[in-house]
Amino acid sequence: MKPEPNFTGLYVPLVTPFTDELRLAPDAVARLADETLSSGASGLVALGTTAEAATLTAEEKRTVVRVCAAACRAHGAPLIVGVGTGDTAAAIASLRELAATGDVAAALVPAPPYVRPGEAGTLAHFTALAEDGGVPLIVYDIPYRSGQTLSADALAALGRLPGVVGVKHATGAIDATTVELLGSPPPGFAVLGGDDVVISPLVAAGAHGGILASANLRTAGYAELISLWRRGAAAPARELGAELARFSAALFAEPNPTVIKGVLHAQGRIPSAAVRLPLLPAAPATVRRAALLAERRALHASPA
Ligand SMILES: O=C(O)C1=N[C@H](C(=O)O)C[C@H](O)C1
Repeated sequence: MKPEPNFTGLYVPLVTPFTDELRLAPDAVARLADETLSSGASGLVALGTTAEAATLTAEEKRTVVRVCAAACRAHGAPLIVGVGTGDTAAAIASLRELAATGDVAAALVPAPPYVRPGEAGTLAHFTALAEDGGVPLIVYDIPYRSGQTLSADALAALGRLPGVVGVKHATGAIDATTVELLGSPPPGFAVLGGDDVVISPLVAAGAHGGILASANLRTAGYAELISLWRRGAAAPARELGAELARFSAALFAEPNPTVIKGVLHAQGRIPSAAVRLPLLPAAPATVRRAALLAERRALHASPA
C-alpha cells in the first residue's frame, strides 16, 4: 500500500487584508487565519496569488508569514508559503529564509513564471530548490499564469524528487494528464486541486484535497466537500459540490481576489476591500451577487 501523503484536506490561501490606504492590516490577517482554521481548514497558505504576494514588500511578506505561523502553531496546523520567482537562486534564498523560521511545512512553488524554461529546465529548477532550499516543495502547476505546461511524465519526474511532496493542480482542466497523475501518483505525493470550480470532480477522481481561494469564505463547506468525497459519500458530495461550484464561479467572475475581498469586507471580516494595482476593486454588483451566495446554507455543511 502507498503511504498517504502528508498534505490532505483543505488548505486556504489567505487574502492579504489592507486598510483603505492600502497599508497591510496584520490584525485582520491574524483574525482571518484564526477563523479559517477554526472553521475546518487543514492548514493555511500564506503569500499565494490570492494574497497579492506580487505587490507585497519583503517586510510585509515576513509579517504575513509570522502572523500566519502563529495561528498555525496555535491550531497545530501546517503552514504552506508561496514562493514564486523565475530566478532559481532567488527562490533558493527565499526558501532558506523560510526554513530558518522553523514554521513552514512546505513551500508552494510555480514552474518559473514567464521564463518558460521547458520541462527539462523546470525539472532542473525544482531539483536545485529541493537540494538547497531546505523546505519540502509543492509544485504549483498553473500554466495559464506561469506560461509553462507540464506533461504527465514531467510531473511524475518532479514527484520522484526527494523533497517534492505534492502538486497543486491548476491547469484549468481535468484531462488525460490529470487522469494519468491521479491513476499513479508517486508514493506519498499529494495531488491538491487549485481550480476552485472543478474541485468536486477532481477530488471525486482521487485528488487528496485542495488549495482553494474560495474557501476564504464558506470554509466549512469546502472542507466538508473534500471530506465527503474522501469518505465515499458521493450523493451529498455531488450536491454540495454543484452548489459550491456556482459560488466559486461567482467569486472568480472578476480577477482573484477582488471579489473575495469585497465579500469579506461586506461581511465585516476585513477592514477594507482595497486591492493594490494592477488589480482594481470588483464591481459592486459582482460583490453583491457573490455575497448573497456566501450566505446560503448548504444542505450538508455549516458555512463559515
Ligand atoms: O493563491 C492561491 O493559492 C490560489 N490562487 C488561484 C488563482 O488566483 O489563480 C486560485 C486558487 O483557488 C488558489
